Amino acid sequence: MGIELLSPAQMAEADRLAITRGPFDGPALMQNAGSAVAREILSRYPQAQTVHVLAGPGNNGGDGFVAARLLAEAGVDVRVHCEGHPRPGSDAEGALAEMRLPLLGFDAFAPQASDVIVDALFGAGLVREIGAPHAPVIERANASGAPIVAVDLPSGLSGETGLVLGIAIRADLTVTFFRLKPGHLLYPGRDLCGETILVDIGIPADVLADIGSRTFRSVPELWRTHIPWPDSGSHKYARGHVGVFSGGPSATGAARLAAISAARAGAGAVTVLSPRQAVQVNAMHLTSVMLKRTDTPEEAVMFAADRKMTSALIGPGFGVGERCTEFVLALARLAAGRPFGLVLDADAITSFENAPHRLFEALAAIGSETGRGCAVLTPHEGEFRRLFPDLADAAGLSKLERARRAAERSHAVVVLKGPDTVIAAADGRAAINTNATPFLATAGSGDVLAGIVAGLLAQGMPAFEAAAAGVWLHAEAGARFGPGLIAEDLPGLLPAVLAGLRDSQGSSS
Ligand SMILES: NC(=O)C1=CN([C@@H]2O[C@H](COP(=O)(O)OP(=O)(O)OC[C@H]3O[C@@H](n4cnc5c(N)ncnc54)[C@H](O)[C@@H]3O)[C@@H](O)[C@H]2O)[C@@H](O)CC1
Ligand SMILES: Nc1ncnc2c1ncn2[C@@H]1O[C@H](COP(=O)(O)OP(=O)(O)O)[C@@H](O)[C@H]1O
Ligand SMILES: [K+]
Repeated sequence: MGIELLSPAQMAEADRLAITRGPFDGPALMQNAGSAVAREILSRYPQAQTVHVLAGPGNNGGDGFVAARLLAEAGVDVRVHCEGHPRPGSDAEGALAEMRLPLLGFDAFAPQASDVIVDALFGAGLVREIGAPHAPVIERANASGAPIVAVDLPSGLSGETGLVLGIAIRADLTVTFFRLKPGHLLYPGRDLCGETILVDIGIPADVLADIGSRTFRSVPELWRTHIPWPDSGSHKYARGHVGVFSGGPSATGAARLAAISAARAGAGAVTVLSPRQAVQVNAMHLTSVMLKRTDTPEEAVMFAADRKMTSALIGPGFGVGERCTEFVLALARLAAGRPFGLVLDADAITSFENAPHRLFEALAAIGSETGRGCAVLTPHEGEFRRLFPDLADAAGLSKLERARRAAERSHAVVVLKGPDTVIAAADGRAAINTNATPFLATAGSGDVLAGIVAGLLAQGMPAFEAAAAGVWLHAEAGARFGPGLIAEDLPGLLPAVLAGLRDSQGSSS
């Protein structure tokens, strides 16, 4: 299954290019799409009394007409509900002409819980809020208790944003074609789709080269080849040295959680840089992770240079304020002159709430040329709002687009966290992560994630790939553990997840 995600407009372009190039013309693609829907219904709901097909005015409705015809040919009792006629000359009109079943109005739509509903009202062509006569039909479908199979997208869901335009079908199964759209993966869209299956309807993959999508599902295929594995020539500093900044005596746990996570992610050496008052408490809890008293940004920069530090994480438990901004700006200057990965999380983000441009200017100076450093920001929604209030409040802007614009503005890779974490780079690439579990919503979980990313950056992994891989590894570890997960469990789960990745090197997902 391809990893590129296409916006509805890009999907329309894929259809157009496919039709131009062949081997399938529009009606043949529609036949393939509708027959995939009929096939799924026959195999999943063999007992269904009646299948109700809700058909809209565009080609999504056309897929519905094809499915209706094939189901009727297979002996199913099919009722097609439609208002208005498809556009003259459209593929949908051709599909309707071939169907030869009576057309019922929406008023006659009265499904029983034992029936099946095919939602072919709107797909990629949805452009505005759903109103009459479709909204009441959607309401009735959702309330019926009957399983709903959505064609391409649950009607009312924006394939671009994952947001609902007025009201949307809540599907049990969504059958979509060629490539997923962001709306299948971003919430609430992902919930509305139910199970999503992707079907090959004969659109050749080479149309992708013309479309040039820069949005991906974050699966190992996207970043696996960049994962750093040690070889016989490796020594501990060749595997990277991570510095993790600790907070004061009552806020040291976050740094230690991150530090051990960086080590588990493969960094050869990890040091906790601690203010004087917290050295004792850190010392009592560290073993393989080293400890260095660090009270000023100058000391931090000197230590980083002396001890060949290749990445740093600051923010978790550090404390909000001017002291934090000074450390961050000093580290950004360091990263501007050498290969050095800087991860900013939690308090390092919040500290710039009143002057985000100071941060963005410092990160811009890092640049993105080879041999120079890079920066990764890992905000949750609340932290994101502090740096990018206008993007956070922009109505109708998808999580994908918010992260992408934030990356461009901040000159950093932005990891916008949540159940559908988006990883975006300043060059326009973006990926949506899909393997998370709600059990990750536990204190300290974000510290672990930031530590993993710092650990991968320290080993020279490029920032976008390191961030995407870090998010996936973190989620995979959480999903394997499940109920009862606390943040302390996560670092210890990484070895098995990493081993699985290494063993599956060369396979496709
Ligand atoms: N040949 C092709 O282009 C193929 C298209 N396919 C299907 O075609 C679909 C896309 O077809 P279309 O581009 O015709 O789009 P849709 O069928 O999703 O809807 C477009 C129609 O709905 C109207 N509309 C949009 N939003 C509305 C709203 N809120 N209220 C009322 N009317 C609204 C538009 O004016 C237009 O008439 C895909 O989702 C897929 O199901 C597949 O059959 C594969 C091949
Ligand atoms: N409902 C959820 N489903 C999946 N992952 C989640 C969910 N809620 C939070 N997470 C993940 O858990 C982590 C929490 O990070 P964060 O909010 O910084 O917490 P903390 O500061 O307590 O460590 C992030 O990686 C986030 O993506
Ligand atoms: K639909």
